[in-house]
Amino acid sequence: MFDSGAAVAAALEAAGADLDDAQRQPNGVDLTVDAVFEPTEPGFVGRDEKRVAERRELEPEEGRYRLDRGTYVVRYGEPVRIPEERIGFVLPRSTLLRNACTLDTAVWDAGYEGVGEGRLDAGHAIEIEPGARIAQLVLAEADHHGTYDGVYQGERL
Ligand SMILES: O=c1ccn([C@H]2C[C@H](O)[C@@H](COP(=O)(O)OP(=O)(O)OP(=O)(O)O)O2)c(=O)[nH]1
Repeated sequence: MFDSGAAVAAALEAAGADLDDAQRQPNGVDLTVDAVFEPTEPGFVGRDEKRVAERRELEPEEGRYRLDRGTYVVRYGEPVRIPEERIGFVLPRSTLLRNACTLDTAVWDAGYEGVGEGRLDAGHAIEIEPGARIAQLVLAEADHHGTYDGVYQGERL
């Protein structure tokens, strides 16, 4: 069972998100883009350790990120808190797909709180305004064992 958009909005507002009406969707809440990055070196995923690669933040040109075809990291504009007994999924806004672009996202764990990031895959050049809605967060009821307690807990709050 998935929560209503109003319930997702309440969870985000409890985490401090300042939502406008356009972000409130029937089944979830749209997330905006706050920053776009390009990794500048290899990252590391090991058996016990991991490291996020250094990256360069892209500057908007005349009010738009002008992205060539390629892969980028985006930081969302809203703080997110995943309530207990829930799991979060972030899906790309369909307009991205209709423009041959997408977001790749992972599981948002129960108990996670922070401003998250995702992978923006531009299959074709695209222009995106800072603050534009690019994704939608939905919350589903879920059993879980413990809550998120990893290194990203509380990130950028
Ligand atoms: O696309 C996503 C998916 C999740 N998250 C947030 C919420 C999630 O709870 C947290 C950690 O995600 P995950 O557990 O997939 O990351 P990990 O690389 O396995 O980190 P850890 O070892 O801390 O679990 O990052 C994002 O920012 N972006």
